[in-house]
Amino acid sequence: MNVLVTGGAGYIGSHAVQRLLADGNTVVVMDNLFRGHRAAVPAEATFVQGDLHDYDLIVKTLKDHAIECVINFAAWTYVGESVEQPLGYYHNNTAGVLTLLRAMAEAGVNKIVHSSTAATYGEPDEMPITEDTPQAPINPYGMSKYMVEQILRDTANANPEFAFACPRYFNVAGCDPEGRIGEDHSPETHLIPVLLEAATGKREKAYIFGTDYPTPDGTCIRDYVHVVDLIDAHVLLMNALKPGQQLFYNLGIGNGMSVREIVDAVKKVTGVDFTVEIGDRRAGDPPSLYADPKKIKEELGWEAKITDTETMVADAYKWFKANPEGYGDG
Ligand SMILES: NC(=O)c1ccc[n+]([C@@H]2O[C@H](COP(=O)([O-])OP(=O)(O)OC[C@H]3O[C@@H](n4cnc5c(N)ncnc54)[C@H](O)[C@@H]3O)[C@@H](O)[C@H]2O)c1
Ligand SMILES: O=c1ccn([C@@H]2O[C@H](COP(=O)(O)OP(=O)(O)O[C@H]3O[C@H](CO)[C@@H](O)[C@H](O)[C@H]3O)[C@@H](O)[C@H]2O)c(=O)[nH]1
Repeated sequence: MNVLVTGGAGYIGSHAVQRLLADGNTVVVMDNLFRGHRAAVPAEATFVQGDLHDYDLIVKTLKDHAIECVINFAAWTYVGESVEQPLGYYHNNTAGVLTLLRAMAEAGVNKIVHSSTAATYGEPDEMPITEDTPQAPINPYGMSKYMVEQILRDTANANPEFAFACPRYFNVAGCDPEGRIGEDHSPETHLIPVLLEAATGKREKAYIFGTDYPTPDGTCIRDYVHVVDLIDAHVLLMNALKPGQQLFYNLGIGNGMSVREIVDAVKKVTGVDFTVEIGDRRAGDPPSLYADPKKIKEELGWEAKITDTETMVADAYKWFKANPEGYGDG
């Protein structure tokens, strides 16, 4: 298939590009490099430096490359930052995708797999989270993605040829087990890479954001899913999508780990007893989020193969150790 991967120079997108190429697809990457890296995109993919807001460039790219499916990873992705910069988040993650969808309509491209998130569920009353759990985001990041889900539904309702899948990711972790690409964000805010930065001396210490949550050890619980498994699900979704379909699936392992448990896993894998201090709660963080991933298993046969946190941490650590300066471009 001819696939446009928006946000393909980022952490998850670059893993998708690698896999799509390995499967024999023709891949075009569009990324504005706000938080992505040119070096994360393999030479076999066509790279277009461009923005979700650039309607003309997207229409041209879709037409020039006879694109059949778009996989959209492009977004701003930090919960805490979204609380401080709500307008930026709605502009990029909601208005930007609206422009992408308008460009797809103009070019006659009717298939999209769009990254959604567990953050669309807000603070659910019950765990685990199923796809029917009511969505009530509690931060602008989650709301910016929830709004796109509604826009996609309306688009599909108006056009029987249009089809979309919205995988709702829980917390994505790990990286290519062969160490070819990794996770390099500036600033880095995700728990596992932050802890790895502390373990490798890139930061003096790490903080646990809140120990007074209503959870067994008082720290937040999340469902960490390996990026390689996550991308497997995208390939399945892209290949399964039929005109008119509107697919929503949770992508997680179905098990929650607390911040303290992740700290212990990182200390064990690295063998470094780095300093961890207790900090205040971070605005916008729900206490507990973990998936019921049954629906996608029953309907498409996907389930996470890697469920061991230490394996996820070890894969992330491998790239970190080999690339102390990340991609070296920022
Ligand atoms: N990392 C996670 O745990 C997680 C969990 C749930 C959902 N997601 C979603 O997965 C997707 C990928 O996340 P990631 O962790 O790889 O983030 P990332 O920041 O590494 O990648 C996002 C990429 O999109 C690009 N980008 C951002 N805005 C753009 C724009 N307007 N035009 C063109 N390119 C733009 C960035 O430069 C970056 O390369 C995002 O949509 C995110 O919301 C991530
Ligand atoms: O230095 C740190 C960083 C994080 N945390 C905590 O660790 C947990 C995980 O945080 P983080 O890794 O930043 O991920 P989330 O905020 O849970 O968000 C991720 O997971 C969401 C889905 O659950 C996605 O939508 C987001 O894009 C992605 O960033 C949270 O409880 C944080 O409070 C700390 O205690 N210290």
